Amino acid sequence: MKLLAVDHPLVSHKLTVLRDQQTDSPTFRRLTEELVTLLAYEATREIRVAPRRVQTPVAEAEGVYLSLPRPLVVPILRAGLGMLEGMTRLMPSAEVGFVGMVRNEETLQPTTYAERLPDDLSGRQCYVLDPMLATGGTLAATVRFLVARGADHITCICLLAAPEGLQRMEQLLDDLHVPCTVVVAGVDERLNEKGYIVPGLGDAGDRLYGVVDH
Ligand SMILES: O=P(O)(O)OC[C@H]1O[C@H](OP(=O)(O)OP(=O)(O)O)[C@H](O)[C@@H]1O
Ligand SMILES: O=c1cc[nH]c(=O)[nH]1
Ligand SMILES: [Mg+2]
Repeated sequence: MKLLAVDHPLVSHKLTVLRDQQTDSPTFRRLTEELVTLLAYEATREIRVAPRRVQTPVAEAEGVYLSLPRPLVVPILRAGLGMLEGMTRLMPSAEVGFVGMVRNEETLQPTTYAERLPDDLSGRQCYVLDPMLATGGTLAATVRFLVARGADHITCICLLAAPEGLQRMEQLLDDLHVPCTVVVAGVDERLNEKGYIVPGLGDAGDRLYGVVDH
């Protein structure tokens, strides 16, 4: 697994506003989208393209188009949904599949409650969206899910990761024979005793969409 922490002053600025507990939900949503677009620029560096000639008003030009099959973007519900628009704005031709997962706040184990993905992902590049990589259980389970269906190139885009979660992802995905990159805006200090990222930004889903009873 490769880790890419995007080091850019605009990313750092937006992330700082996002962390601020005074930032309201509408602003949080907008900033999340903006951050994802910035991260997506780096995260799509290895997207597959094929040569294409076009006619400009002046002459023929050699260029490239995104290759087929189209890339698949997979937001992990709920919080990952807040990242979808920022991603598809940059890559409007991508298809979108959905995975719904929730972490049990006592055991910290994820369970899957929804899944809407193509059965066959052979030869597909997948971009998984989830703002928080805490213990890494949710993201690792999703990556395994996609690889089991044939995806052959996985990029995860997260806003924040904990060092413990990155290490666990490495262990859980050790036997994976598919390239997997995690792109983040920041790696924080640690997890607290409740499995929250410190300093983090709190519960991303709640800050995007409101508090639910856990
Ligand atoms: O790395 P982990 O320890 O598995 O935790 C991270 C997961 O927790 C959050 O989702 P949550 O379970 O709160 O669901 P939500 O998006 O519906 O709020 C977050 O969006 C990740 O999916
Ligand atoms: O810090 C954390 C950890 C898990 N999920 C979140 O939304 N935030
Ligand atoms: Mg949540």
